[in-house]
Amino acid sequence: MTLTEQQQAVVEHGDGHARVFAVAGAGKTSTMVARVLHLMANGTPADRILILMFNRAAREDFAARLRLLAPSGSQLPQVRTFHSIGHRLGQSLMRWGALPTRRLLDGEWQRERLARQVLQRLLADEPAQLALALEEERIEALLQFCDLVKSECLPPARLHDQGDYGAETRHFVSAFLEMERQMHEQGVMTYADLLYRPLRALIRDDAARARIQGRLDHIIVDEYQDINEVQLRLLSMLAGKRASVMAVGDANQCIYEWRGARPDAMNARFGELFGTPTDYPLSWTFRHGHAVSLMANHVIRNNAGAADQLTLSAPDNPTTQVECDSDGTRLVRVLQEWQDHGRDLKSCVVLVRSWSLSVPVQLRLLRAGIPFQLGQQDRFVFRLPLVRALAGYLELTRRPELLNDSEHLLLLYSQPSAFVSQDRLAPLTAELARTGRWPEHHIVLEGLKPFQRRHLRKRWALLQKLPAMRDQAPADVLSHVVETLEAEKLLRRAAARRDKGEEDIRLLDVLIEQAGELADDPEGFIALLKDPVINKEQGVLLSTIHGAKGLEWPMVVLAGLNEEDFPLYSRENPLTPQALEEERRLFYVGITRARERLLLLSDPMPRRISRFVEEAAWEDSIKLTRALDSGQKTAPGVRDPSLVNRYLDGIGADASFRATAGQKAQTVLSQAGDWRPGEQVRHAVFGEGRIELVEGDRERCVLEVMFHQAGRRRLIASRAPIERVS
Ligand SMILES: Nc1ncnc2c1ncn2[C@@H]1O[C@H](COP(=O)(O)OP(=O)(O)OP(=O)(O)O)[C@@H](O)[C@H]1O
Repeated sequence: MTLTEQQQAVVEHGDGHARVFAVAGAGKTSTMVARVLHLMANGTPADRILILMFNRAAREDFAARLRLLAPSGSQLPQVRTFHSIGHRLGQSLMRWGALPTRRLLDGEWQRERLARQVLQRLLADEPAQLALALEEERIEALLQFCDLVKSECLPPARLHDQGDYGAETRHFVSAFLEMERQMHEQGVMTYADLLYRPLRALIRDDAARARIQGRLDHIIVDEYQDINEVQLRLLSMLAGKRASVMAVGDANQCIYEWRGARPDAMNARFGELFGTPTDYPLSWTFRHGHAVSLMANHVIRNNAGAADQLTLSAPDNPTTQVECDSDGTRLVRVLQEWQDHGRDLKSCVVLVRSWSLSVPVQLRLLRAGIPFQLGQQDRFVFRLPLVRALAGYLELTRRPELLNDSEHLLLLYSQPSAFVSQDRLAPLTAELARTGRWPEHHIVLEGLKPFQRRHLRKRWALLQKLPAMRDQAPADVLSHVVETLEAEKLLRRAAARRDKGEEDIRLLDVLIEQAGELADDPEGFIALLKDPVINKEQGVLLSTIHGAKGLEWPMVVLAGLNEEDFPLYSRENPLTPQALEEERRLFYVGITRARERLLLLSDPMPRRISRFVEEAAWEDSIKLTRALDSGQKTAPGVRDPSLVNRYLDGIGADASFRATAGQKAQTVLSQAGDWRPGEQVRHAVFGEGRIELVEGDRERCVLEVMFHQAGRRRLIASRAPIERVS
């Protein structure tokens, strides 16, 4: 493999700090390995070079490639993750007496137990608050908060004020402080301390700092855009005045703001820590065809903070076929076609913005018998307590005898949260199951606040009514449950972070929607919700976009591309400009995972398609790619000729092949009304076809068109680039 000029420039960088802006699929690893070999060949001793990778898998891959290419028998530099370097530093500092010795709590359950003990004490006088605080998800959120205090290097009260924390999390700050005190007394620490403690020791101890600085000449840091404040500060400590730092990353792929990463790390923050660097672009991607590069360039340009760098597809890349559809059945057909062509389902991934959006995908694949596996098994939505409880409510409409089953009642009382602990609920549900009557006096009820008693009683009345709803559609039953229990309010209140509450509410919506689709088979729907599906190793992978970081697949389906789902927001939780930019970076990461095929999937009207689909100018991107690939002499008209022409310049296209301004969207909009079945139309991408069906009113008109080449498609008339053929 010959390195490109851009890659070679990075390899040959001299001394001094540098930033390498590498687009997705730019061959970062190959370039960094070549850089290390170059440094060694030019006399830098291996032990004066440090390479910091984002996670263990990346570290192992890098080390293996270095071993393969380095002259045999040569000493190799350290390749580490931030945590492993922090661990080593901590050990040295403890040996030198600069840090008191502490033992690592390596089991998550140990931290959870500590958190529970602290909460029991802190909230002893507030039982309702304590019951909520002890819920599993709450504890998880508290532990995340504790980690974030350390990764952001912020005082806990400040972090709590700035963060998007729910109303019932006021105890987080005092819980953090108390847990710190306990850990100090017990001589233990957490993973976050592996970086945080050495950093604090080095800040306060000049002698220790002098001992670690000056040992390195070069530090190369991969995925720099996703490192957080504690990592940045530790890096600056390690570099001291001597080492040159090379930051390799892509600010457009910064998707871990919730873990403390900032897209600014590669921009102004770099200058603050290290001064003015030399900058290198790695703009050629070796992953996908022009259509995806053009879409990525179009969409990310809408971020005010985006770097002015274009992604360019290298000449030998596969052509990537892109399509956009709002018919969910397309997913099944595309996967079947893929297999019909002898391709493996394991080479496909379905990516979603958040797990609730995978519900319709999972149901659809289950019904079509297409095997799938989940990126993170524990987020298997059908195992979530909320989903199991909803299945339980439906089941009660068909099996009244469940009113005598205390376990079942406990499940229905625990979700959505009634803000009463399981320990307290259990005796109550046992009594209800035994007597079938609401007890006017019960020991459990006596310890509760009036609003809690009212709520529990209301829920009992609902449960008793459910068997009479047997003949109603599952979607209506679920809507009734949600309304009676004011489930949205409960979920919002129970969530430790506001976005988590919104995600649960989204999950409710999606399930009710799906129940509507399966209205003719209520038993089947309940069975689907209840039956845990086994992960199929040979199946298509379902993952969140976060889980797809750094990876690629021959076929990528991005599902759930609708406003409010992606970007994720709601009336109660509107988008901030900063959140919108992070959502857009997620979309950018999602589409740039594809090599050969990319399907963008949204829900049909009345849901609105995600703004990102429009921003990505997918029709223009496909049109232009077709024209390039078929060797056309003139380029088609496009919405943004200046961006497209910069791209054409970048890839060295023939100077006569330049785009001009195409039909404005308004022109298309003006034709939106009065479509009639039987009319012949021409679509900019799909070619000619005949309208078969016209649905909706003038503003929301959806057309079903049978195209001669592209087959049947559903189009939103006001958005589709179509014209009548006279
Ligand atoms: N100069 C080049 N010419 C041709 N192919 C290249 C070149 N540089 C890298 N590649 C190819 O690009 C692909 C990705 O490269 P590599 O594994 O080095 O990057 P990565 O770090 O995994 O990817 P990314 O840049 O997305 O993080 C590999 O298949 C590699 O062979």
